[in-house]
Amino acid sequence: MSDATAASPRVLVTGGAGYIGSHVLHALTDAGLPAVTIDNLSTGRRAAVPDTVPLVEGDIGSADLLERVIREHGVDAVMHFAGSIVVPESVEKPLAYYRNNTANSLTLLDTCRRLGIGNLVFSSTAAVYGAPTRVPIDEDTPPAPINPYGASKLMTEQMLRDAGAAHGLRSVILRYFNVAGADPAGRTGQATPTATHLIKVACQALLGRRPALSIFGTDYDTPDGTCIRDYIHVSDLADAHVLALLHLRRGGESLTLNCGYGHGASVHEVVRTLEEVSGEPVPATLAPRRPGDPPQLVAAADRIRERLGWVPKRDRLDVIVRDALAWERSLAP
Ligand SMILES: NC(=O)c1ccc[n+]([C@@H]2O[C@H](COP(=O)([O-])OP(=O)(O)OC[C@H]3O[C@@H](n4cnc5c(N)ncnc54)[C@H](O)[C@@H]3O)[C@@H](O)[C@H]2O)c1
Ligand SMILES: O=c1ccn([C@@H]2O[C@H](COP(=O)(O)OP(=O)(O)O[C@H]3O[C@H](CO)[C@H](O)[C@H](O)[C@H]3O)[C@@H](O)[C@H]2O)c(=O)[nH]1
Repeated sequence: MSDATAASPRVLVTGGAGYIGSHVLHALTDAGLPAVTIDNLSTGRRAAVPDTVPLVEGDIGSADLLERVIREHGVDAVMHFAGSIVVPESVEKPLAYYRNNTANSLTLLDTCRRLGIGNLVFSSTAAVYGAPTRVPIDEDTPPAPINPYGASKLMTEQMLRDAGAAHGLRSVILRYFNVAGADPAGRTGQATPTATHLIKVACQALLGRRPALSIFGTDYDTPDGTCIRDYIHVSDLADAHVLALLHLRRGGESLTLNCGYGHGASVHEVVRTLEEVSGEPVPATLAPRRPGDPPQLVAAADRIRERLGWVPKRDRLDVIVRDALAWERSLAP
């Protein structure tokens, strides 16, 4: 018997074995919403996928695979996480990023159009805003990406808007700010050992799994000289995805929404918070600025609360770093 005969439609989650996708699979499962995932395991891990969710190992660049999974599993909606995410790598290999993030998204959208799938939640990024001069950044700020990663995601946003107008494909585009932390129940977390994100790297340094954290730039025009970011707990972000899916299934209109808390923390504040939470020092060295880092990225975060009724539960830096550290400790060194 195929899953298509099951009572409730399934959501296809691309990239569900990755960091954010796996948290969303757990949130969907917790909410009793059936899902299936396609992942090529290029950076994802099989163990991150909940046991109850079928994992189809394969590449979303294959229209045949997408069509087979959508038909066999009775899919009515898609959440699209699969992609390449490392900004400096996107500068070195731009065409690989346009292929995996833009061309493969085109294949996915076209498959949705052909099969009449009308609901899509898309993982976009604050990187579409580039280096804005004013914070907080609202969704009407003209996008101006400064690297191929941001540009590759913005192109998918544009395809979604055009496909929405022409083919009735409704979408919720979620522009994530700085995603961090881990599932409070310890079921999944950021598991890529070479990840470059601040909180992950700081936890690794604290546990002796990296020699030290480099603090990139202490001469920015910010109160303590280090960059400011809007860190959002990955489980709050996962909840926003569930709400976005329910919005689309109710027939709600297409939306573009920032995902952040609306306030920022500096690199020094993050390090200090981790030291307070752990009671241990973070080995850190002061380093030059990392090219391409805007001094401040903070979301204007009202729209997502108004439009989806999202109420974050973990809007505290100490909770974010506590959960990130607990996850890091659980990983084999
Ligand atoms: N992590 C962040 O801070 C952040 C911020 C903004 C936006 N995003 C977006 O969120 C999404 C998920 O990011 P993440 O941090 O979970 O990254 P991740 O690398 O952990 O997850 C990506 C997943 O997609 C899979 N994948 C990649 N290309 C694929 C393909 N062609 N076919 C099938 N599977 C493929 C990988 O194996 C992995 O499991 C990405 O689209 C990313 O651009 C992430
Ligand atoms: O080892 C490190 C890593 C980071 N930082 C600093 O910490 C801040 C945050 O850096 P991250 O690498 O954690 O995150 P970014 O702000 O560079 O970018 C992330 O958030 C963006 C949106 O805000 C995009 O979504 C992007 O994909 C995602 O990687 C930056 O000031 C960075 O210079 C350090 O000092 N040392």
